[in-house]
Amino acid sequence: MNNAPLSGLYQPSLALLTDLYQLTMAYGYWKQGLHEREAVFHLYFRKAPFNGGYAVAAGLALAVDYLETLHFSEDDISYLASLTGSKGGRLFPDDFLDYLRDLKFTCDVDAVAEGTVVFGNEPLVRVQGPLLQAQLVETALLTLVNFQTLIATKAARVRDAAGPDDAVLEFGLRRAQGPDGGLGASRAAYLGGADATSNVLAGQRFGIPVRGTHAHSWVMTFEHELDAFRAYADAFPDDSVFLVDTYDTLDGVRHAIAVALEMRKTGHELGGIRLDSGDLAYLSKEARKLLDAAGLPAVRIVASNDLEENLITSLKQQGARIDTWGVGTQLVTAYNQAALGGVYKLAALRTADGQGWDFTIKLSEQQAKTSIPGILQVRRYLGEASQPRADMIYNVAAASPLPPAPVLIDPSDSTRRRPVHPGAPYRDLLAPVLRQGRLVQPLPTLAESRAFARQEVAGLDPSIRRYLNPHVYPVGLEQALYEFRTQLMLEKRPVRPA
Ligand SMILES: Nc1ncnc2c1ncn2[C@@H]1O[C@H](COP(=O)(O)OP(=O)(O)OP(=O)(O)O)[C@@H](O)[C@H]1O
Ligand SMILES: O=P(O)(O)OC[C@H]1O[C@H](OP(=O)(O)OP(=O)(O)O)[C@H](O)[C@@H]1O
Ligand SMILES: O=C(O)c1cccnc1
Ligand SMILES: [Mg+2]
Repeated sequence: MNNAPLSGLYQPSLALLTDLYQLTMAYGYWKQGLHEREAVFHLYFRKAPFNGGYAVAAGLALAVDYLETLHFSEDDISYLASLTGSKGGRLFPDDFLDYLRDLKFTCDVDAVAEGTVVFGNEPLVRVQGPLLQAQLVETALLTLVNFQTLIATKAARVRDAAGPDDAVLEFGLRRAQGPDGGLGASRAAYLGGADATSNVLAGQRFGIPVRGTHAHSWVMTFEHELDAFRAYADAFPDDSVFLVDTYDTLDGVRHAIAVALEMRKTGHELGGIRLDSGDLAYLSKEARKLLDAAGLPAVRIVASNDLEENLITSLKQQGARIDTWGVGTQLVTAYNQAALGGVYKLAALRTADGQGWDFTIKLSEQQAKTSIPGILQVRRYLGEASQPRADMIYNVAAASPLPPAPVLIDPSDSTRRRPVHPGAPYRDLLAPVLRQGRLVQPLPTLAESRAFARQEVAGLDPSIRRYLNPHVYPVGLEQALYEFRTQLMLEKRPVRPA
């Protein structure tokens, strides 16, 4: 079930999961006979989320699922036929709807693998193919990749704070932005580094391990806390984690110990206790002492309650003895940054004679927001132990080949230049995913992408991983691309007398 579609949640086809303007443009291109013109779009964000130094790319498998199954059902076509404009006439004529009825996605897609560490301005997905199709998929690709990347990045930060040995459980569904937000967040949180989720539907859909403890209401249902723990142990003799803070936390720990020792007599071991309020550093240290003194060193201490990466870091610094972190609201809602600002921009169009390319640019008042023309690839130069050193964005369709020692230019400050050592090792991040709309090879499983993400984040210098004012990882435009972009900007910008 890995990477199974989100699409089945509401309806079989997601062709209408788009902004109306994609469809009005599609009709316009078709009417002008431009729909088959070959186009190239890139999906990228400009700034890493959470004021962080990096992001973890995610969502590709969901995007591929959407693209491979893209079709307009009869219901979709009837709905589009029912749409009218301001004068009451049909928005889309029948001959265009006949065209849509037969439409299949036949573009080429190159993308960065899920779990890859990425930075601002780097294309995560490149779509090349008929203009109408490549444009049509903008909104769905963005909603899938933006949210998945945002939550996978948050999860990677939480994982980094928890460290390699602690468990991170994602508990967010009740506070997520609706069912689809919850389901998507559980997937991305696992990809970014969570070990398991409490979300059972996500377990079924995506093959994520499901885990959990019990609620305060369980304890409140029984006359005494001891009875509640005994009853839970009776139901799950080998899978019990007791929530100990319903009344008095340290009394709760003592009750958990009493029941754990009873369990031991029948050949079972208590899995853990959970702390969900109060001073988690103090209480976890006291709980650890009590558990250890009772001969229960293997009983784990789970903590929850508005946790996120900074709080986890602080608790660790305070010497908290927590070994499992239950993280909900802050993770699945990306609480401190609601959205990743990924965009999808046209970068090249076939010339009318079909022989060459017209590279396109979107100007902006801020130079940093001006798009990058070309058919782009990202080359990651590696240092010792394959640690990423700098990334270069370059145009694979440039007039001249890359020089043996390229120069990287910071797109927002052209005085910052970095020559690359000739022969420096590198890897190119975008790899073929779809050719003519068909998968070139199976995608990694979700568990494989998760393992890759952990390896990627662990391979980054700590200065780039830190939360406060992280070091800026160098990303530059290859010199010829930088100069070409500047020339296009000059050509397109109107000259106004002072
Ligand atoms: N040692 C600590 N250092 C810093 N923050 C902590 C520490 N222990 C707990 N916190 C955080 O302080 C916040 C408030 O804790 P508090 O116990 O008041 O929670 P609460 O939500 O009011 O709990 P409840 O409503 O269940 O009693 C929570 O976000 C919690 O994660
Ligand atoms: O705090 P989060 O990171 O979102 O983790 C999930 C929270 O959900 C549960 O309780 P809930 O918040 O529903 O009730 P409570 O605050 O009274 O425990 C659980 O006990 C956690 O506190
Ligand atoms: O299993 C748990 O402990 C759990 C699940 C969801 C939210 N809070 C806690
Ligand atoms: Mg709570």
